[in-house]
Amino acid sequence: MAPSIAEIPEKTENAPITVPVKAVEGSAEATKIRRVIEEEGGKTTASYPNYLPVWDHNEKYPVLEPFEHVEHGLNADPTFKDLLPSSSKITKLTPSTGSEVTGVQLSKLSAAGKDQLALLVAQRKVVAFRDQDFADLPIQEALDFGGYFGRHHIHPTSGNPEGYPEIHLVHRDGSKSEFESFLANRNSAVGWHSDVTYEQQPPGTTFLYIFDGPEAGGDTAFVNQVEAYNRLSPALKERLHGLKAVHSGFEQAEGSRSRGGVVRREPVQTEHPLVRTHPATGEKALFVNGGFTRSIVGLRKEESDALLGFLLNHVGRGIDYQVRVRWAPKTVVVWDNRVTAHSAIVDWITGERRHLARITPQAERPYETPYVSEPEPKPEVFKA
Ligand SMILES: O=C(O)CCC(=O)C(=O)O
Ligand SMILES: [Fe+2]
Repeated sequence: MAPSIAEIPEKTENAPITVPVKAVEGSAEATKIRRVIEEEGGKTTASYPNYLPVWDHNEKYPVLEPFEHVEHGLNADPTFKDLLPSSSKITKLTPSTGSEVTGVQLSKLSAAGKDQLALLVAQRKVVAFRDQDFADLPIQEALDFGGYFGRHHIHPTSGNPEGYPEIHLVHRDGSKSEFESFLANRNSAVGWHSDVTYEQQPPGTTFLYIFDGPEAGGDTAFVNQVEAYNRLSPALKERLHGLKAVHSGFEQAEGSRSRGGVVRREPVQTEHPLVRTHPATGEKALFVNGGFTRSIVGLRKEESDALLGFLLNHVGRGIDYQVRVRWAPKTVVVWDNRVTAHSAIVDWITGERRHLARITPQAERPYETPYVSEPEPKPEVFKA
């Protein structure tokens, strides 16, 4: 039998590289992995060098064409019987937002199980699945799984494993302390955003899986934008309906260009409703995020800045409708980008590697349904 890539000799005193992907020595994939390892000076300590990022400056993609999104959560069985067998365990992380599941292997789900996954994630907003084999699958198999949920988004600026532009990588190699690199000019690294909302059809059910992370820290925070909408007064909710906001990809592209990075697709900006409806749950969510939402259409600059500022502050400070997911090896976090925003928490100072991959299926063009008036909840009367 041909030797596998896992047998590429390690050039340093570090522990041997284990490459769980079955790339056969001499194959194109093995050659790429070897090159990526060599680019790290031949001494990578990455647990999954096959997922180390490359940036190809020659890669260019045309503007994205519209496509018809199939909402798999829509007719899914709400008992979740094909997703959550009795041997599995699901635990709420907070009452409104986030769950954790053990005893389920995502890669083995049937079509019915995947439909129920889309619905569960739409309801809970973010679900952490522990003990997954996802990172150990050939990359194409992971992509085939994610492709069930929508058309893969190819990120315009982020690194990807060579040959797999549909994978977005998060990678800090730990060579610099985060305080030197990321926090040099900032008080906090928190950056709430939903992914690539400048696209006409931004992502829905989204997957992030981990290869390496710090012993403590490097969690990911999520905010429930349905709950953020629900907390607003009926008067403000009503006013927000019908408004649209501009989401821009220009700053991201500029930022990448100024760092000598790639811009694989020319940036776009798109108007989306400020309140969007989720196609599977019918829930309404605030659809603004600090990463990409720039202004509110039809308002003067000061008005737009004030209203957007209020909404972003409301989202960012609502720890009572946020959740923080702690990573562990073999965790896959699935969230619904339509009804959440998230932020990496860059809080570790130890110089450890943090390396994750995202699969980002696009969903429908955001749409809104009319405001429905509800009675104001009565303030609770506390008795002495
Ligand atoms: O690094 C993280 O925790 C989140 C990164 C992120 O924003 C993403 O992958 O979409
Ligand atoms: Fe993100």
